[in-house]
Amino acid sequence: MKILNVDQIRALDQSTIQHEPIAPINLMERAALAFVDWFADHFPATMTTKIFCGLGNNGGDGLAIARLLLEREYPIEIYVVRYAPRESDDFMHNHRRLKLVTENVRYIELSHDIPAIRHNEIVIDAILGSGLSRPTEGIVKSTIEAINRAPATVVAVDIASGLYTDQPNAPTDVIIEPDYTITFQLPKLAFVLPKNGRYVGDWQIVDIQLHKRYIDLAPTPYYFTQARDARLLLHKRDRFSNKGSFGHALLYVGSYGKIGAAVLAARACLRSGVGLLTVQVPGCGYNILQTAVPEAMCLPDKNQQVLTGQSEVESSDPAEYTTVGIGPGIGKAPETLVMLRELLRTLKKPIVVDADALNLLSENSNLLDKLPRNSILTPHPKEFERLTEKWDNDYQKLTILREFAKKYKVIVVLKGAYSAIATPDGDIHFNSTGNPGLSTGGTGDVLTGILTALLAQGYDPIEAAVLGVFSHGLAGDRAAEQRGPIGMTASDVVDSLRWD
Ligand SMILES: NC(=O)C1=CN([C@@H]2O[C@H](COP(=O)(O)OP(=O)(O)OC[C@H]3O[C@@H](n4cnc5c(N)ncnc54)[C@H](O)[C@@H]3O)[C@@H](O)[C@H]2O)[C@H](O)CC1
Ligand SMILES: [K+]
Repeated sequence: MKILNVDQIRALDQSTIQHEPIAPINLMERAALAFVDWFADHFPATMTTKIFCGLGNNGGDGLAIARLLLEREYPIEIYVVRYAPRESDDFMHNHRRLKLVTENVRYIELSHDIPAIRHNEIVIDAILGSGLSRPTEGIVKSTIEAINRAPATVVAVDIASGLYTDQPNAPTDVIIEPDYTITFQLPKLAFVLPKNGRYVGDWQIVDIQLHKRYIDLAPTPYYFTQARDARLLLHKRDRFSNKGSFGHALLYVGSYGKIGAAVLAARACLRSGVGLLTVQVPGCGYNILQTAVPEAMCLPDKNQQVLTGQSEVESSDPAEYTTVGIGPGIGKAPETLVMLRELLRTLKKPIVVDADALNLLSENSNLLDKLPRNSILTPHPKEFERLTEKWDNDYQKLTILREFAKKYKVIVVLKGAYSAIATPDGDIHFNSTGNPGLSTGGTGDVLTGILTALLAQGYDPIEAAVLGVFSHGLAGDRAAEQRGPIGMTASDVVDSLRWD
């Protein structure tokens, strides 16, 4: 699913009005109805609901929502924040319609007009929407502050008032802190950026049938991966396939004290459909790995503690494998750096690079140029910062991320809530699955195993990254359902992987 910018959202509105065709006021009615349907599913008509409306179209939505909720017999109190002399046409239209059914519209011009809000009430925020063009001030700001101070449940219409849709807010900006945001048709870029968490709350998209062809043709670098997008990427298995059809992966993982990382990556790789798996671990990991993961072949490194790439058993030529995953638990020993350097010198196929392999790259940045094209790097924000530079805000981080992926022609999975996957063409795919339970040791090793398995099976590397990250998050969501987000472990994530 695409994420469009504010100008495109406005044009989409117009395109819908022209092509459907539909009168603007009816489109607003459709949006209000979609909101009210969601609202009525979540809150009983016994709860006092205060609606705060601005003077633009977001406020117009609010007035229409108020009328529709009155029809459903919700006890509604309607407040219009009168911060400017002019209202939008559709606001005025809805104001007239509302006046036909109630006299009870109050106006907030000064602070003392702001009502007290109690804890068992609901607030609907329809003050400002995607038309925000400057920081909130005056009575708008005071109203937002009062709503944020109140103990009530807050639901934002389309986007929290004061939050920019696709540009950074200043730290001093006053913005609604909603429990829920119900947004129209498309996700907004602001919703997937970590610093905005408290200005978004739980967010959901409601469909208002905006012009589909406009959306299909609109150029954008930003995508949001939902279940139906991920499902389209999944390869079907041929009845006559054999283990040779799904590749032979090689994992370079583990060091003394971190063989668990090797076990987790190997198990995840096997649970993600790889045909054959060989795992190279330091000598000390041989018995552990053979016992914990009998399905994998094991190449013990001649070094007992760290990986050097030299094996006790036979010399392994990484080029003979379909793909390679490297990093989980490997440490940063000089011998391991030599191994990584040699690997990058000889390998031309896309590989998966994680954890300490990334830290070795940041300490030896001349190696970045040597990464095979379309390799997948999986840093968390700290690792990515070490590879690049510090950023001032999430938008700048996205720019740095895109530039990095383009410059080195690699795919970067920046891990976190809504993991951002940057491609060499400059696109970013935000992931929709996952939960805070994934913030526990070993889940990154699991992701490396998954991605390595997908590359081994011949997935296009961008598709492997998008699908792998989605499935990893989904497994995390299943593990959280079973164990709860606090009790779940990386092993639970492996056990929760499913590919159907
Ligand atoms: N595109 C859609 O899918 C649909 C959107 N709808 C709703 O319309 C709003 C956007 O409406 P718009 O009138 O463009 O903007 P706002 O209501 O957000 O703002 C009104 C107006 O206020 C001025 N303004 C900007 N910043 C400030 C500020 N800080 N303080 C005071 N005033 C400010 C500026 O002039 C704005 O134009 C969208 O969010 C949806 O809720 C449709 O109803 C359905 C289709
Ligand atoms: K709003």
